[in-house]
Amino acid sequence: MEKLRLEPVSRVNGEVNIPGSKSISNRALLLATLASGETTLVNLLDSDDIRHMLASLKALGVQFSLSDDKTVCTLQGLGGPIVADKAFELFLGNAGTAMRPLCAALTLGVGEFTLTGEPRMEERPIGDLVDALRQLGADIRYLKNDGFPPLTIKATGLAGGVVEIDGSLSSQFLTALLMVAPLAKDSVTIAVKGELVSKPYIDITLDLMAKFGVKVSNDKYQRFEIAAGQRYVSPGKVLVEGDASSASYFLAAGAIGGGEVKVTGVGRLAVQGDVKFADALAAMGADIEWSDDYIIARGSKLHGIDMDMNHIPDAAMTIATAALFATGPTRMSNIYNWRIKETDRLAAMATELRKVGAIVEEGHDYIHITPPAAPNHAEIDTYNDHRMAMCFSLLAFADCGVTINDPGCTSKTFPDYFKRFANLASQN
Ligand SMILES: O=C(O)C1=C[C@@H](OP(=O)(O)O)[C@@H](O)[C@H](O)C1
Ligand SMILES: C=C(OP(=O)(O)O)C(=O)O
Repeated sequence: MEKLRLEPVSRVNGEVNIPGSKSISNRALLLATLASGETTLVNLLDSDDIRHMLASLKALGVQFSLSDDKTVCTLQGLGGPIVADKAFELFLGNAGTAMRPLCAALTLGVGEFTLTGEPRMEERPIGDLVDALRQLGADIRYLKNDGFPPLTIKATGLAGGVVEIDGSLSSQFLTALLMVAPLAKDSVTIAVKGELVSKPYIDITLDLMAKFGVKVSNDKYQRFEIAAGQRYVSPGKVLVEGDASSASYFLAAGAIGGGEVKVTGVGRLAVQGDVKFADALAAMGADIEWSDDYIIARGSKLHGIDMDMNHIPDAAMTIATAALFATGPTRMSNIYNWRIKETDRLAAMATELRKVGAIVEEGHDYIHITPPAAPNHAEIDTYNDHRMAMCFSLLAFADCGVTINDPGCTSKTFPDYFKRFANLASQN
């Protein structure tokens, strides 16, 4: 296994242009496929999660071309659902934003589709989405464990009507259902059961649906109405915002590293909820400057916070390692679904924070972190979780530095993360 030793960095100053958003890239690719007309996606993310979506669309016969650097994609929409005359097996890695939306989208047309993934994907739930799709008439069969991929879809289209969906484990189930609802045979009313988690991701979904010409009425994220007869129409060009979760590591670097870091490509106008990470950092005492399309974080003395982080589940991991540089404890709550992502992130985070000397209390849906007087050097295991690798890189700002095991796992969303980090660290 590869190991990357990050030597201590005392100060950073610099600018990072953040690659495209994973969440927007995969949604836009799918909606462009279902839409009529040609769509050009600009600033598309080039990472494993997007490659899985693109490879599946290609296998299904969707025509697109990519620029040499794979950040511009011109895609010919099908003007409706995917219709296949033979059976397909699609491998989706560990990409939740490919597995959940494709599972829903493939029920709309005709064909037989088997969706598989990495071993961890077989432990990530999809049952609440499948239950909802079955209410609309979908024929979906689990191949191994009930409620989890792999699964086979025998598609004949979706009826409309009222459908209930549980939103308490993942917002991606509701996202997937919303995106297919306009192409059902009748109007669809979605009633959300349970407390909807990761709510800001629904705003990304609704924003992209609107860009592709579909109207959804949203009654307090509890009930959504999607009228029949709507069609996705390409807006021509979609500019993908920089990834707000990826921005969190560099903003934290600015706040901890004593200098000033500007991240461009994402700012006040972003549709991604993870920009609110900058507010959490500000609550810790960081000096944050907002512009429409950039954010600057300047070093300052940080203190611990007590915050419900359900609205920023991905960027919240960066708060957990930033907490090592704060005075006093940090308490992060309402993050149960960390347990069902790339790894059990609550358990992994607690284990690795303890290695560097933090006192950690891990609960069912919370983590309390008391930082050590000075962290000690550790080899950080990353559990095949890109965010574990990226958020622990911040330990480079401690006198001990840090070793990251399997740094290549950042390829899920940010293949050249450590190159960018090293570039920034050299600008002081
Ligand atoms: O819809 C999306 O693009 C995402 C939603 C979130 O998942 P959950 O809704 O499962 O929390 C987030 O963690 C994931 O990285 C991307
Ligand atoms: C949870 C994540 O990914 P996924 O889209 O696979 O759910 C993530 O990127 O942190």
